[in-house]
Amino acid sequence: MRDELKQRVYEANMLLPKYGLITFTWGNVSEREGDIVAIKPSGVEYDMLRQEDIVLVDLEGKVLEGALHPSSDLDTHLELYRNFESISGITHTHSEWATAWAQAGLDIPACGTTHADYIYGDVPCTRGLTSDEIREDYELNTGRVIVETFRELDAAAIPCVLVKNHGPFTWGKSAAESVHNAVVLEQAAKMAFVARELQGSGPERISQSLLDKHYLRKHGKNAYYGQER
Ligand SMILES: O=C(CO)[C@@H](O)[C@H](O)COP(=O)(O)O
Repeated sequence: MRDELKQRVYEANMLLPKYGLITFTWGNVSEREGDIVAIKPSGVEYDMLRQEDIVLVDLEGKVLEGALHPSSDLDTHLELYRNFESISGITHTHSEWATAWAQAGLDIPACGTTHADYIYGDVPCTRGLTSDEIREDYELNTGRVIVETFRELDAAAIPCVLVKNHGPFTWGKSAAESVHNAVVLEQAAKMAFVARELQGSGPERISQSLLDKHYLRKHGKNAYYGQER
């Protein structure tokens, strides 16, 4: 079990350079199986990464297996696993377009069916962390701010978030699905930015009926209980 978990997480991490989502060692992918989380080690270049380097920890962050330190974002991943029951995989990157929206502190509007096929509404951007939160525990409080942002949102229907002044986190039912959602988010971020440049504002959101049609066709449930958008 543990070797298969490490293999899935290794293979998912190696998709990040394949899809052009990372530079140098930026970003990381994890997967939860029961009370064990496998995550990329900290500071390892992807072309140097080996399956045996993947670190196993418990839900409190205690290292169970691995010679290297786990990702510096581990506490963010763990806070999301503890609070979002529907997820088993998390990806964090500094992908350019999504990170630019995060640096601007702006939600990415649902303005196209590509977005709507995977994300049932705008991609929210969190508030900025306070100085105390940064000093106290930046990574844990990053997770807490994401959970706070999703108090009225369904993490199963919106599998991504922008952390203000930092970058995107995406998630899913597996490490591989969280990477898929990171690729979708990056494309949606780029297309929304270009659409806004073309329109000179907005961009205009798609209608709720088109959002429903596309998202529900793929996911078969009305998972988002927000207001008319
Ligand atoms: O967001 C950050 C740093 O700002 C991290 O995601 C690094 O980009 C990767 O850290 P490790 O996973 O290598 O510790």
